[in-house]
Amino acid sequence: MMDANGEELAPAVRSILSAARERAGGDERVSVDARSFSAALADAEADGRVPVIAEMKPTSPTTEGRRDDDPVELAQAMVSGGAAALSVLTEPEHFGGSMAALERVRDAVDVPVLRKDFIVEEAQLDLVESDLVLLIARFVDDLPGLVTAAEDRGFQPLVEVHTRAELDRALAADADLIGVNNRDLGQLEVDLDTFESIAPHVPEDVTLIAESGIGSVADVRRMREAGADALLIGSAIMDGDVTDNVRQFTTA
Ligand SMILES: O=C(O)c1ccccc1NCC(=O)[C@H](O)[C@H](O)COP(=O)(O)O
Repeated sequence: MMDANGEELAPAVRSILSAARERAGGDERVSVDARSFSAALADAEADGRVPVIAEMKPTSPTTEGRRDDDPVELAQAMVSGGAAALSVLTEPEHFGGSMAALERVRDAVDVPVLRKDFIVEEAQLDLVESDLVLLIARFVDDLPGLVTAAEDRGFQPLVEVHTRAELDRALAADADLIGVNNRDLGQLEVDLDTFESIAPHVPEDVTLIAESGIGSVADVRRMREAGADALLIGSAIMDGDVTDNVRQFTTA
């Protein structure tokens, strides 16, 4: 199976994408009164916290084992550690996520919540409300159409890229929130050089997020020095005490 660029994918990602292409959409169009992500980043900066989007990822194709903590307890622990926003996996088969977990988390905290999933069709936006929604450039054919569809529903779309060509597609789609994923979904290899090589080409007025592979205070500083306005961190937060883990990154 190929992605939107006609490139080969790792077997786990092929399986994720084929499940995503089969997933039904929602019956009714959602309309979201979203919490402002830019305000959450400004609040974090004003408090001297590094803006971190803490990701609730029960499992993944590159994680050993699974964490089945109560999502609300996890969310509260992440916010206690200073997370500016949360990311909740809603993909069920490969990441152990659910729409119900996202709904419960969003009801329980005040910070913006990102829906982390593999959305390939407009109707899949209508499955659950969130403040931000991830759109992965590599998997979406009509990126401008899906960005507009998300914005029309009130979501703040975060467009994820991994290459310069995908960045150009995100900019052509007028994305103003862009995440550079250090994980190559073709091979599942992580390399923080990815962010460093793409960040200089991102216009100043775009909010830029470094995603994946951030596992230490040194990594946080490295991504911030390379221009990250915020960091999306999952595995390193889910491994051990969540509040302590988030705090070490937000105070880096
Ligand atoms: O995390 C995975 O194993 C994975 C495998 C296949 C496709 C996507 C995958 N992750 C999605 C993500 O973008 C990450 O969950 C997110 O950026 C956080 O990454 P990390 O801090 O490295 O857990």
